[in-house]
Amino acid sequence: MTASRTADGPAPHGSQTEPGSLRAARTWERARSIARSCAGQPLPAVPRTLADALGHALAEPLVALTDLPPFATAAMDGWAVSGPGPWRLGGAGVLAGREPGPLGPDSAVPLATGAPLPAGATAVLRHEHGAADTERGLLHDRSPAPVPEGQDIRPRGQECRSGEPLLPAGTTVTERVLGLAAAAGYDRLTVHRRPSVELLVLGDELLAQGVPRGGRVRDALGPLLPPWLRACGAELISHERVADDLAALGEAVRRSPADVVVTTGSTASGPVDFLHDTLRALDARLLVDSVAVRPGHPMLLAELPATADGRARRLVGLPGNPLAAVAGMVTLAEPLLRHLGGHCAPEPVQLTAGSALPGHPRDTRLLPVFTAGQKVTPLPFDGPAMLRGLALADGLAVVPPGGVPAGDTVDVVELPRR
Ligand SMILES: Nc1nc2c(c(=O)[nH]1)N[C@H]1C(S)=C(S)[C@@H](COP(=O)(O)OP(=O)(O)OC[C@H]3O[C@@H](n4cnc5c(N)ncnc54)[C@H](O)[C@@H]3O)O[C@H]1N2
Ligand code: MOO
Repeated sequence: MTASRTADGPAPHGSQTEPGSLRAARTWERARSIARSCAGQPLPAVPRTLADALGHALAEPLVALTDLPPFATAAMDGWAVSGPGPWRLGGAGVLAGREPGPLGPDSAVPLATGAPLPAGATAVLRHEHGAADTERGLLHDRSPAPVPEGQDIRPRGQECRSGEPLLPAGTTVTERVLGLAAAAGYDRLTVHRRPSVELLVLGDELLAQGVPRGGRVRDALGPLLPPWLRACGAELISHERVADDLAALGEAVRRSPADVVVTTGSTASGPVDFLHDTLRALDARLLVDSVAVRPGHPMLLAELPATADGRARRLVGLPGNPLAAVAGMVTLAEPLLRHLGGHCAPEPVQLTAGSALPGHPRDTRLLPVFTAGQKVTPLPFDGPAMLRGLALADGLAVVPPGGVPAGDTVDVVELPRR
């Protein structure tokens, strides 16, 4: 069935109409580009503590608030020495976190890795390379070669200078970014608000536990999608099962406060596929109503009426077949969510087909592949209702109509990793 309003009328170049359907399919590339551009500007910038910033995108470049290291430090446990040696041994050692006094000429003082270097020190003699003569109060150099000036000293500003840009805006805040931000002096980061997402899983045939029975199957998307949505930078505010019922679906979508409602199932034209009817009843605007991609062609993207306070809302309809739903994730949900959250969008990487990659005669095909070096190999069990190939895959090859011969390059969308 068709929904009442589409964003722009006739089928665009390169698209086709499904047999038995009046929908104008978008090309895969065009569908991704609409998903990105319909987001408009990323969500507003907000301050967050480091712990709360994880998974957001930086709204401003990360600029060093200090030199790193902030002062010259010892790179090894041993002695700070002044001159070529032997040295007069000083008394109290320098620990990391302490401010040392100056070191006189031809003197040495014990110090720990990370300790600030005393003024006047010319090098660090490693513990294993020094012989302390405590009776005479002398330190001798037993290094394999004479210790050059600057040996095992980390100079101030070796990694960066205060004010130097370290990471661009749009960088996803990972645990590694948190470490760098803390080292560079940050207590809070300015990040984009994360898009809120409500996940509505449709299908009365779905079981929440146990083995399939009585004509019913397990809900595979309920466990699969939430971590994936979070990996796209979303804040999952609700995850619900909704009955195959027009009124129930309409009510769930209408009252959702989420920036993006993600539904699974009900995109096609079965007796209880109510998504298009629901969108029509809500006067939603269809931006993408099926895509020339296999699996997943009934996927859709719609603009819902805004919230009472004027916030835009979108809906991504993922098909029910699990691999088709994954295709909808990478085609529509991921570009939309990443753009709303202000994340730099990862583009497909170009790799080489290790063997022939079978294609669809007219549509793009998303094929689960395994990567070894620069080569990708297709995985078996790649049907729309199957997850066995996907579970082993590290990417989805974007196979153009007709397929890709062995040895040719192919775009690959990388899958989230743990
Ligand atoms: N006459 C036509 N029929 C269908 C077409 C078509 O063009 N014409 N397209 C087919 C394609 S392609 C797909 S994909 C599906 C999409 O169907 P829906 O989005 O309406 O999804 P459902 O009918 O609800 O379910 C389809 C299939 O997937 C199973 N399913 C649903 N949700 C889950 C879940 N969370 N976990 C595991 N499995 C799930 C469901 O039981 C069905 O087997 O339509 C085709 N039909
Ligand atoms: O989108 Mo469907 O059968 O291609 O899964």
